[in-house]
Amino acid sequence: MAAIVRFVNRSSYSSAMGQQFLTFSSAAKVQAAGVRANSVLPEKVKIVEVGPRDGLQNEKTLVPTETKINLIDLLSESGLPVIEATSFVSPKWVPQMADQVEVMKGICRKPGVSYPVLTPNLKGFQTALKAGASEVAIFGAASELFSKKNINCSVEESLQRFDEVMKAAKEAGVPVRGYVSCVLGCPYEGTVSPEKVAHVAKRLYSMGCYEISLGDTIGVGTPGSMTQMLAAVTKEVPVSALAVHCHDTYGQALANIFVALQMGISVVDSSVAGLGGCPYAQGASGNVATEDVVYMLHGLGIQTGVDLTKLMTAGAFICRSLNRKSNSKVAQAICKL
Ligand SMILES: CC(C)(COP(=O)([O-])OP(=O)([O-])OC[C@H]1O[C@@H](n2cnc3c(N)ncnc32)[C@H](O)[C@@H]1OP(=O)([O-])[O-])[C@@H](O)C(=O)NCCC(=O)NCCSC(=O)C[C@@](C)(O)CC(=O)[O-]
Repeated sequence: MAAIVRFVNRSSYSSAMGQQFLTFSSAAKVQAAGVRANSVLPEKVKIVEVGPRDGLQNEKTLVPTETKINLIDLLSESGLPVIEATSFVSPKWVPQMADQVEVMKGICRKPGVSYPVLTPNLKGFQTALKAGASEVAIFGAASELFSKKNINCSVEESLQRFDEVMKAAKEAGVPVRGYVSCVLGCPYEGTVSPEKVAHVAKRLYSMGCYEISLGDTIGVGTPGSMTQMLAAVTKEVPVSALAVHCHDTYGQALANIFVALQMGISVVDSSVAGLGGCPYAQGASGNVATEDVVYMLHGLGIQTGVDLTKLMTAGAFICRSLNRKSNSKVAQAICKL
C-alpha cells in the first residue's frame, strides 16, 4: 500500500496524464507479478466487452446509431478481443436496440476481434446473419419468472427455441455463446439454487454453446454465493467453457470475479464505464466497469491484451455522449490525477 501511495504522489508531479498513468500502472504490475506466481490465477483472461449491448440497452433516451458505431470502433482500438455489438431482439421489447442492422453495417471490424450479437429466437438469428453477424449469443435464465418477463416464455420453452437457433447456427458455421441470467438471485423469485443454474448451463453447453456466461443480473451475489454456484456448475460444465458476467449493484463485482478467477474461470464480461442494466430487472445497476476489471487483472499480473488508456478514451467518449459520469472507479481516479 505504501508503494502505491508513493507512486500516486510521484505521479502528481508529472504534467501528462498518460505518463502518470503509465508510471502507476507499471508499478502495479511489478508489485503484483509475484501474486499470480503463488496462486492458481490464470495467466491470461479474455474480456468480453458488453457495453454497446448490455450497457446501452437500458438507456431511456435513444442513443444515436452513429454514437453506438463510434463507441464500438473506439473499443476495437483498445485491444479487446470480443465486443458484443447489439441484439436482434424485438424492437417492441427493447426499442434501444432497434437499429441493430445499421450498427452491424456501420462498424469497422478489426481483424481478430469478434462482434457477437444476441439472438433470442430463429427470427433474430436470421436477421443477424443477413446483417453480417459472425457470432451470436442465446440467453436463458435460471429463474422461471425472469425468463417469462425477459423473453416471454418458460425456461424449458426457451431451451426449445434455442435449439432451433443452434441448428441454424451450426448449418451456417456460426459459433454460439450461451447466457444464464439470475445465477445468484432473481428480482422476481429471490434465491436461485446453484443446481438450477448448473442444469440450465449444462443444457446450453450440451446444445453446442462454446461458452456459457453466468450472469449475476441484479448484482446480489457475494464471494460466498459465487463460490457455491461455481462449485455446482463446474460439476456439469468444464471450467474452461465458463465466463462470469457480474453487475455491481451491491459493490461485490470485483470480489466475485476474483473468486471466479481462483476457481479457474478465465473469461470475464464487463462494460466500459460501468454502463448497463437489464430492462427486465428493475434496480439492477450497471455491469462491472471494464476499466476496473482490466486494472485489477493487470495488477494481478494477468494479461488481457487491453490498453487501459485507449479503453478509457472509449469510456470518456460514451460518458460525454450520454452526458454522465463514468461508473468506473479507475476512470474517476485517473481523471483526477
Ligand atoms: C424473445 C421475444 C422476441 C419474444 O417476444 P414475443 O412477444 O413472445 O414474440 P412473438 O414471437 O410473439 O412476436 C411478437 C412480435 O415481435 C416480433 N419479433 C419476434 N422476435 C423478433 C426478433 N428476434 N427481432 C425482431 N422482431 C421480433 C414478431 O415479428 C412480432 O411482431 P408483430 O407481428 O407484433 O409486429 C421478446 O421477448 C424479446 O425480444 N425479448 C428480449 C428482451 C431483452 O433483450 N432483454 C435484455 C437482454 S438479456 C440481458 O440483458 C441479460 C444478460 C444477457 O445481459 C445477462 C445477465 O446480465 O443476466
